[in-house]
Amino acid sequence: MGAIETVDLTMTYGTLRAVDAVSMQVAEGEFVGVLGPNGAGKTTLLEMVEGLRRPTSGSATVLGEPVWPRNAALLPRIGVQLQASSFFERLTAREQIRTFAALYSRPAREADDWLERVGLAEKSGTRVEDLSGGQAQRLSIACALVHDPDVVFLDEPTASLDPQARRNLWDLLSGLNESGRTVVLTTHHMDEAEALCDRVAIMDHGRLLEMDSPAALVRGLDAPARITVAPGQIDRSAGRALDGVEDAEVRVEGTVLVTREPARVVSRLAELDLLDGVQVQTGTLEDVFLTLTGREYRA
Ligand SMILES: Nc1ncnc2c1ncn2[C@@H]1O[C@H](COP(=O)(O)OP(=O)(O)OP(=O)(O)O)[C@@H](O)[C@H]1O
Repeated sequence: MGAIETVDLTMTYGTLRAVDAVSMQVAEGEFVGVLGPNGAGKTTLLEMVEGLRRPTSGSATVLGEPVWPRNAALLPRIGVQLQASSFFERLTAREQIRTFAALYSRPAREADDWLERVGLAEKSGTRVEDLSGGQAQRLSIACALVHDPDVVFLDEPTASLDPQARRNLWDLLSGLNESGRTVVLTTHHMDEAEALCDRVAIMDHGRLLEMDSPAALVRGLDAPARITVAPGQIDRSAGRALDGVEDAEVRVEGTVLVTREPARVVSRLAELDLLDGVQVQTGTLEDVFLTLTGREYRA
């Protein structure tokens, strides 16, 4: 049984197709990222899959159960990151998460462990409205996880986190996934999707354009690699004359050689004793987005 399946899932607002006939399958234990620019439809898609919004048409199942009409049997099995604005007012961080734990008959000790895991132990006595944006975000994630759900949905979980907290959350989510949980997150950040996800769903204007592993998406591009040789080592014409090089350009960071045969060019550079400081850059998910949409990706 799959963790998630959607068939032609659609949400329209007037003439706007916010989510346009999205069909996808997510296997149990997968880590999936939904990636796309502002307004692509990521949140709306997730909210329909979570059973929070009624689709205009199409259907979704989670763990084999239809999500709409709202399915109470699913609630203990899924974790949904709250918007910080939906906290219980005037509670401290500890009271907040203990309340969530109690709703699912989980002991207070587990709630306190979760505060520790998201780095909020020392803020446990602070009222939720006095937490910083990043702290509130981490608390909302802990509240989504405290009942140990099988499928976890997170909407831009790292949006207001500093780099260290972002890394910590990556580790936490990877750990959850390694222990068998299915994780679905939305993100604007290509690097985040590349680092964490088994597969990435690329959305734009409500449509699901592609869904595959980051490596397969990049491989499918047929984009050339860029090999940068340290400055002053080789000029443009000598670079262009190398076997396998399609183009060369001198930049501040060095001479950039464009090639579809990076292995051949690197071995030629080795023969010329020019390997010191060489950097090889293959395609990225940004190139995939550009190829799919004809537009540069702007997070
Ligand atoms: N309740 C609503 N009424 C009308 N339009 C809406 C509503 N909710 C969302 N939209 C529109 O649907 C589109 C998709 O919005 P959505 O929030 O799903 O995008 P997103 O990819 O999550 O964007 P972001 O990255 O900015 O969060 C947007 O054009 C948005 O303005």
